[in-house]
Amino acid sequence: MATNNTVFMTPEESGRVQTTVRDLIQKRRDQRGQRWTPYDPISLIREATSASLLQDLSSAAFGLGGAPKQSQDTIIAYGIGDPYLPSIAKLQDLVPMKLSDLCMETHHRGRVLSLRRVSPVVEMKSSSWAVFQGDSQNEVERLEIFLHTSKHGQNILNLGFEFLVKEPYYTLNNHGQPTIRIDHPSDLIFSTYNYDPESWRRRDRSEGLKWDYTSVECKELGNTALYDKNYAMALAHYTEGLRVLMMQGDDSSSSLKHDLYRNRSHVNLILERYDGAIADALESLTHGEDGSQKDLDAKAYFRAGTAAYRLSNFGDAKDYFNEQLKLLPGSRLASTYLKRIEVREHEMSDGVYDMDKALRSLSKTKGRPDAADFVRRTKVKRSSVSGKGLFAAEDIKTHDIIMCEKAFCIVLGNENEAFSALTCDVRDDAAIRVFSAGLHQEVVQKLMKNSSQTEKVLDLFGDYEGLGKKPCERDGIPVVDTFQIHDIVQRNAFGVGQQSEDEGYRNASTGLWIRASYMNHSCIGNAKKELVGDLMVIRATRRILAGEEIMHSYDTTSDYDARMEALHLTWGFHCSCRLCVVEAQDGPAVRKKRLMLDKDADLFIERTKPAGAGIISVNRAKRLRRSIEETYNEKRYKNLPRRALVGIEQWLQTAGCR
Ligand SMILES: C[S@@+](CC[C@H](N)C(=O)[O-])C[C@H]1O[C@@H](n2cnc3c(N)ncnc32)[C@H](O)[C@@H]1O
Repeated sequence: MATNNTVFMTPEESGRVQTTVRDLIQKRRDQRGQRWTPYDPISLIREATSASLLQDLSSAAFGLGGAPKQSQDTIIAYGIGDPYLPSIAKLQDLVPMKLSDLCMETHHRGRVLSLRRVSPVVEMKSSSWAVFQGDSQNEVERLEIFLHTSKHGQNILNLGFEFLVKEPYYTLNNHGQPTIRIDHPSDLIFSTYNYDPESWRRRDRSEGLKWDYTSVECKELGNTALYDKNYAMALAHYTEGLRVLMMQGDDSSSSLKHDLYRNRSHVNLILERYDGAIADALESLTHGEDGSQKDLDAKAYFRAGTAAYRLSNFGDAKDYFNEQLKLLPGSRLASTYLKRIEVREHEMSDGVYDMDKALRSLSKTKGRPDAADFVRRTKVKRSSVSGKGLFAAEDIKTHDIIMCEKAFCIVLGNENEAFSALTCDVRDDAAIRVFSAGLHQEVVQKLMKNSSQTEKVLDLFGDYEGLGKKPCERDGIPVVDTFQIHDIVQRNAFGVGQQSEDEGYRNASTGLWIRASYMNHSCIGNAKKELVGDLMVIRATRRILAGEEIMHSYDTTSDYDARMEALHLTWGFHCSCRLCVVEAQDGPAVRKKRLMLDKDADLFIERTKPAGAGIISVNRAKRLRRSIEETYNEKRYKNLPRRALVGIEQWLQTAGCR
């Protein structure tokens, strides 16, 4: 992933991170197959309790996942390697196992572990852990969730009471302690929601929480939770109400059932679970003829319309709002949305945007202006450069908009979600990269909430195949391979430049744009991108003919060697565009000389104002220009940019010289 932020590490610092990661991996391999050994439950629970109290107080540089919420001087670091697949088994097909059956560094395929939390949750920036009890009070173990710790805006471990771990992975945590580790959110299922924050204190399984409410009570409890803004709980209660109703034999005309679906649709909308919001809203329709039924159905259509709009499914949204209008003629909300949809349709078909309005709206929309994508001038197909690429579907004039696209997902530096980590990828010679772990978290969250969005993300390029290109669901839960998404984010996301003053490499703004991700790199591309909030606008830098591949520069550094290194580290390829071929032919001595002259020119430009510059300065600038020019071979550089000349030529022009 390209960010504009670089972490400067001494070779010793990067060596230390690499050694720590490699040692840990070796230690895990050495212990593979070792049997589970029991702990003293009291001391393990005590450790979790004190860690949960102290979690905000301590800090550690390069904590390798152990550092708590990030402080100014630390950056989270973690190793990447040995990816493994999420469980795609159905719960009913898995054979129960006990903690005492666990073996170190093993994925227990075909097995399921039933656990109950018996300690508070230790919440850290990149992971959370707690102590869990197996079949008896004396059998306890750590369970750690890595990176994807949140669900419905809460910590997953806090949300649940009793958990099922599908095909558990038993390994060493980053401190070398044994732990059951969860990387893929769908591997952990909570069988009972936690409505009592202190429930973990109950040590006896027989004291477990019982959910024996009637469906009417579930609806009331859901409404109370909704009123209290406890959306996770409201969702759980409405879902339970529907389950109870189903158990009793579904009466499809029951108004209770319609109410439960309608209310759950509302919660889904708040939780940005738009697929669920639409499905529930449609399930809730009574199709009744009396006034109150019509009002309720209008409400349901409004929810479905809003959810479809937020997914940018403007056609569906239009249909739902029109249905709402039929039931509730004169509804201002529906009319407002329908007007907005008209504007969106215009943007989609003609690429005509009110950019000033979008710019003005940025603070109100938190950098996410209301806009549609304009992509019809492009198509995605196989590229001779690499994999797939983006191509012009028609002739495009210089400076014209090629396409506009809203971010699939963006995290901005001033948002809590923005957090970068140092990753050390053992699959790739322990390469150290700055990675937007926050964006990775957000993309996984979005896919867990809306599986309709999965296929287009899985279609993007990534080094690790994971579960393949088709979305997968088990036991009603979307299965998202977090390693696969990591690699997709790594190879497709872009840094978007500093968005606020307090932004640095630890909280850099980054985003993922699906369509724009198909653009391959060229140092002498034909397109450039600009951003209006999260709306990416791609313009032609020269005339592009129909059928031509659209390419932009992932890295604009003029220093050939630095650019090659960055392209290789961040994007994993060696550029062989015409400019790179010619620069390679220059040889290291010429490139070094040019680089030094380029730096001299930068220094000169920084220190000397062009306006009113005296003859001595002008002559010095001309000499610099000549020296740089001499490093370019006239014939080979025909029609190619001479980047080292750009700055000094601009200076001379401003100074009034040619
Ligand atoms: C954002 S994707 C571009 C679309 C990609 N080709 C695909 O098939 O989806 C970035 C990846 O494309 C490949 N790529 C892009 N530009 C390239 C180039 N000029 N030469 C070789 N590979 C390139 C690299 O593997 C890179 O990590």
